[in-house]
Amino acid sequence: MTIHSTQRSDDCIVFRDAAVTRGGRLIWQHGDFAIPQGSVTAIVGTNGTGKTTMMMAELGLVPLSHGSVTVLGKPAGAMNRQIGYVPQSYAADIDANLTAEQSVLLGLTGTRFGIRPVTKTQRQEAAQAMRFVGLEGKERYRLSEMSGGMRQRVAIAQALVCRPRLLMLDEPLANLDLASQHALVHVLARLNREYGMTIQMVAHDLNMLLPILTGAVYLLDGHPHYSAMNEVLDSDLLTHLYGTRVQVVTTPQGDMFVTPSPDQTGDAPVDTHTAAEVVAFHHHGAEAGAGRED
Ligand SMILES: Nc1ncnc2c1ncn2[C@@H]1O[C@H](COP(=O)(O)OP(=O)(O)OP(=O)(O)O)[C@@H](O)[C@H]1O
Repeated sequence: MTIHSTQRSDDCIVFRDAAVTRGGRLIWQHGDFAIPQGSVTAIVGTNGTGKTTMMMAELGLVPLSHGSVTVLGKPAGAMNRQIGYVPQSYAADIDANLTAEQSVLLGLTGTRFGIRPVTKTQRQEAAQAMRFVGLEGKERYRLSEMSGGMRQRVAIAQALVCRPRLLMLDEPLANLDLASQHALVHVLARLNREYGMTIQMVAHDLNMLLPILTGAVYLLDGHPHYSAMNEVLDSDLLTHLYGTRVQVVTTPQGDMFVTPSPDQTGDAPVDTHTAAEVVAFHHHGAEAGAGRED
């Protein structure tokens, strides 16, 4: 007897033969996978393959043309109050005159034009979220006075303030310097480890995230696939995925990273970091306890 695949209680995001069409064009189809609760996954794929569209579909903001997407046990969109979302263009879209605290409070009040006064409890929750991302004492800074890395932390604190079970981030490492990337990965590692938060992010650069990733959704040939990390870290798969020859290198410490093949270094780089930077990061990440082993 055939038993149709059912959702397990420890699944967070479940795609069943899902497809999306935008502007009359099929973006991807046959999405059929389940991402477990407590996982840290990257959505990877070349430009325009539909990574942001996938998050939009999970939030119920883009309709499916086929199949279903279930998030936290309910149809996409129904559980959005338990999802923290950090969009790619957060810094560009938000009013730069807002203070960091006002921005974070938006995660609770929804709109800065709302007439509801902010309660003491809400301020305390905002303070706690800001402390978690290392913005203590910066409450009154205006976004216009903050660096890109600090604004990114404000965006994450805003997403965290409603205590989500699932945190979704669209290219959180883009435009951050190495130290800011490292700090952000550390925050994500703590959220996952200390609160069991499921995390999903769109990412072009896998290397900084490798210490915390448990799996990846990769958009390839018009289909989204999900695999555990050890299966994703395959040179042939990644070469196909990135459209340029890459190799997976293992350091003497056992850390892995993805790099262009030596004979392809003239191609568009897969990663903007040098191998030395990545190795140093991984070493440091392991010392900081950001790895998955513990
Ligand atoms: N509102 C829209 N209406 C119609 N088509 C759209 C819309 N938004 C995006 N698209 C198209 O959907 C496709 C996937 O876009 P999406 O932004 O999801 O890709 P992506 O993988 O996130 O890209 P990138 O890596 O460049 O951020 C693209 O071809 C894009 O042109």
